[in-house]
Amino acid sequence: MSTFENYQLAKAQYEKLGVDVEEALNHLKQVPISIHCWQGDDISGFEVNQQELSGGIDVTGNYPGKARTPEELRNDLEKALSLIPGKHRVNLHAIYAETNGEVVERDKLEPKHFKKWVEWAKSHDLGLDFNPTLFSHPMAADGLTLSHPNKEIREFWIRHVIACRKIGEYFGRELGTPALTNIWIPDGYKDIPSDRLTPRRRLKESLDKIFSVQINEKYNVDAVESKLFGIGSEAYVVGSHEFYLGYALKNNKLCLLDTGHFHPTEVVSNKISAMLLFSDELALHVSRPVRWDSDHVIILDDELREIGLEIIRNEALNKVRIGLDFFDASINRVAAWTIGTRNMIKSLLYALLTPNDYLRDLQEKGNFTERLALMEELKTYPFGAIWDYYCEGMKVPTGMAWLDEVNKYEAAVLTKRD
Ligand SMILES: C[C@H](O)[C@H](O)[C@@H](O)C(=O)CO
Ligand SMILES: [Mn+2]
Repeated sequence: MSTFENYQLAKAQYEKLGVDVEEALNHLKQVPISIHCWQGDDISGFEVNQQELSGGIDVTGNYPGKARTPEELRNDLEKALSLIPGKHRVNLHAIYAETNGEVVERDKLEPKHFKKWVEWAKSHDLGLDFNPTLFSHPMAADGLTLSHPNKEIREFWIRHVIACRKIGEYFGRELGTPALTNIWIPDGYKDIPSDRLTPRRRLKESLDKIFSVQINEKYNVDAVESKLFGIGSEAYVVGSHEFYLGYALKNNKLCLLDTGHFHPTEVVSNKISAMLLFSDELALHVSRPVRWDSDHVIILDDELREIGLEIIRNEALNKVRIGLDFFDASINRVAAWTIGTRNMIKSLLYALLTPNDYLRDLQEKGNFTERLALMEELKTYPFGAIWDYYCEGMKVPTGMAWLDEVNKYEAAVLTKRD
C-alpha cells in the first residue's frame, strides 16, 4: 500500500476519536525547533586558541568525521536539515565566531564575527539563536564566572554576555525573528559549600548589570538556564532552578529548563503548565540524561511524549521555545541531529493527534478508567502512517530512508575528514 493509502486508513481511525488530522499536520508545520550546532563538532568551536572542553560537561565517543571548520559544520547541518521536516532554527554558541584567524577575546566579540552565519541562515530560511560561552576558557578555569569572588573575572564575563546579547540582537534584526540568547554558567562547587548565598548574590548582581543594557525584545529575547550539578560541581550549583525561576519571574526573562538538569525522578513535562501560569513564555533544552546529565540523543520515550503533550494540551506552541541539547560523539553526528530532531517533532505530532479535549473531559468527570485506557490505547494507534505521510508531504525521506542519505554522506564526505 502507498504512503497515502496507509495515511487514509490511519486518518480515519484518528477521526473516529474526533481528531482533525489535517489541522494537526498544519499546526506541526509551524513549529520551529532550535537545533544546536554543537552536536556537530563536540562543542569545539572555531576559536583560534582552541581550548579543552570544560564547565562540567563532557562529550564521549570518537566517531569519525566531526566538523572541523565553519564550512564543514554548515554543510553537515544542511544535510541534517534536508532530512528533517519543517522550517527550523540553528542554535549557536559564542565559540563559533569566525574571526579570520585573528585572536578575538570573548568580551570583544562583535556581530561581524557572525556575518557568515547570518548570510547562511538567510540563504536557508533559518532563524538563529545564541549562547554566550562561559566555559572552555582560562577565565573559567576554576569553575566560576559570573559569581566569581574576583571582580575582574566577573567583569570579563559580564562584558562577554553583553557582547553576546548584542550579537543576538543582530541575528534578530537581520533575520526578522528574535534570537533567544540563553545564559548558562558552570559556576558551582565540587564539595559542600560553607556559603551558598554569597555566590548567588554575586550572580544576581552580575545578571542585573548584564540586563541593565536594554535590548529590544523584537530582536533578542533573554533566557537563563538552571542546572542541578556538573562534573566538579556535584555539591552545589550557583544557578539552581530556584535561583533562575525567581530571577526570570522578577526580571521578565525566560527560564530555560534543560531536561537533564533535574533529579532523576523529576520531569520537566510536569513543570510546564505550572510555569506558564506565571510566565508568558519559557524555553527548553530537550536532552536525555542517562544516570546523570549525559546529554544523550533524545528518543521517543514517555517523557518526550509527555513534553509534547504538555505543550499541545496547554496550547503553548507559541509560549514554549523548543531547543535541543545533546552531544553524542559515539555515532554519526548528522544522524544524531536527525534522530533527535525528528523525535522532537514526532512527540509534537503524537500530542496533536491525541484527543486532548476529550481526555480532559474524562478527567473532569472523574472517569479515570477510560482516561487511562484511552491514553494507553493511543500508543498503538497508527501514528507512523501519519508521520510518513507528513514527511513525504514535507519532501523529506520517510521511515528509515533518511539513514541511506546519511550513510552516503558519511562515505562521500565525513570519512574523508580524518
Ligand atoms: C553547550 C550548552 O551550553 C550546554 O549543554 C548547556 O546548555 C547545558 O545544558 C550544560 O549542562
Ligand atoms: Mn542545556
